[in-house]
Amino acid sequence: MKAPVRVAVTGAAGQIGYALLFRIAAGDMLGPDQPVILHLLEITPALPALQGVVMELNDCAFPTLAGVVATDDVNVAFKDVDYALLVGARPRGPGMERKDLLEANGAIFGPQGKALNDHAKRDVKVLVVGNPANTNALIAQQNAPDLDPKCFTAMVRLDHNRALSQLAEKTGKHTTEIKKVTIWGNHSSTQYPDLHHATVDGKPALTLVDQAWYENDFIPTVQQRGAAIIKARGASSAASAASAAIDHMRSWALGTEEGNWVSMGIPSDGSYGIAPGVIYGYPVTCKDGRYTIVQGLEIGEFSRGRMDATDKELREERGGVEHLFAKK
Ligand SMILES: NC(=O)c1ccc[n+]([C@@H]2O[C@H](COP(=O)([O-])OP(=O)(O)OC[C@H]3O[C@@H](n4cnc5c(N)ncnc54)[C@H](O)[C@@H]3O)[C@@H](O)[C@H]2O)c1
Ligand SMILES: O=C(O)C[C@H](O)C(=O)O
Repeated sequence: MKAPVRVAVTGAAGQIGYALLFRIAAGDMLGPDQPVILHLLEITPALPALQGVVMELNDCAFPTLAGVVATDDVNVAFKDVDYALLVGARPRGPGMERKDLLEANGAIFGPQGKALNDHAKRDVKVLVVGNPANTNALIAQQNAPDLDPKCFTAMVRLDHNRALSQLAEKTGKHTTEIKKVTIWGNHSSTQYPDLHHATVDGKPALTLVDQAWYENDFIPTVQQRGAAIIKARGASSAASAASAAIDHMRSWALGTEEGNWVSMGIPSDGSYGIAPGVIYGYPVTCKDGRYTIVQGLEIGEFSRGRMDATDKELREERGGVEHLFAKK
């Protein structure tokens, strides 16, 4: 067994929290040889419910759970953490877009960014799940001037996994036979799920499906999947969101497989003509705890328009929250 690492999860008594904590504690995120100390943050009224979750965590007697800190103090929650999963935020209801949450949720991420800045490990890996995830990640990052901006990422892995699942169903193959799918841009209905570089069982995906299905069925289904789940369940996705969060962190920490990539919302460095600074979904490979944007992909006209549209939405969201950034 390695020395324990500290993993913070905010919104720990919420529905994603309940699907997430037990899997992190069981070693699904960082491996069966990596003990974790969980740091669980909640708002004060949710502390009794959180205590119940802590009792259940302890009752699992996980070999990889080395301790639990449960608190409503953000400075305690982020003290010395190696990983931070920022989940705590209000979910949208039927008929809402995720950016409608910016007002309510944006205020959470400034103080959390500052607390990470003041207390977390200098190489902390931060994943923002709370919506609108990309712009909340930007707010947190802009309140953490002493941390590397690349520490802050947002989750588009759920969209990536949804794309794998749709394409697997259509082609009659397993998701494990699908490589090089990309989610470009925002975790919103403007995201662009791109199959131009994807392969299924070694064959180019777009030679196996027709263009009309790709354009009129696949893309809107992936873009609208969150809303479809809210309609069906009466609550937003939780177990699949938790699973994607685990996938995102595991890829980042332990690396991506040879010959494949994953999608992560990361600070744009201007690659592929995207506005520098926005937290944009890119295809990335990961090694030694670092992510690298896949370069040199050919971008046709079809993709260009869609990549620019989601970039524009992110720039507009940024314009609306700049007052929440720390003064330089
Ligand atoms: N990025 C994605 O792919 C994705 C997927 C699913 C859900 N989400 C988002 O994740 C967020 C959480 O969803 P959920 O279903 O778990 O919601 P939930 O309402 O069940 O749980 C949220 C929890 O966060 C807590 N919380 C609120 N403010 C907090 C704060 N300042 N600090 C700590 N905790 C706080 C609440 O008390 C609650 O327990 C929502 O914004 C939802 O839209 C994102
Ligand atoms: O769609 C939502 O509001 C929840 C989440 O972002 C999702 O994609 O399932």
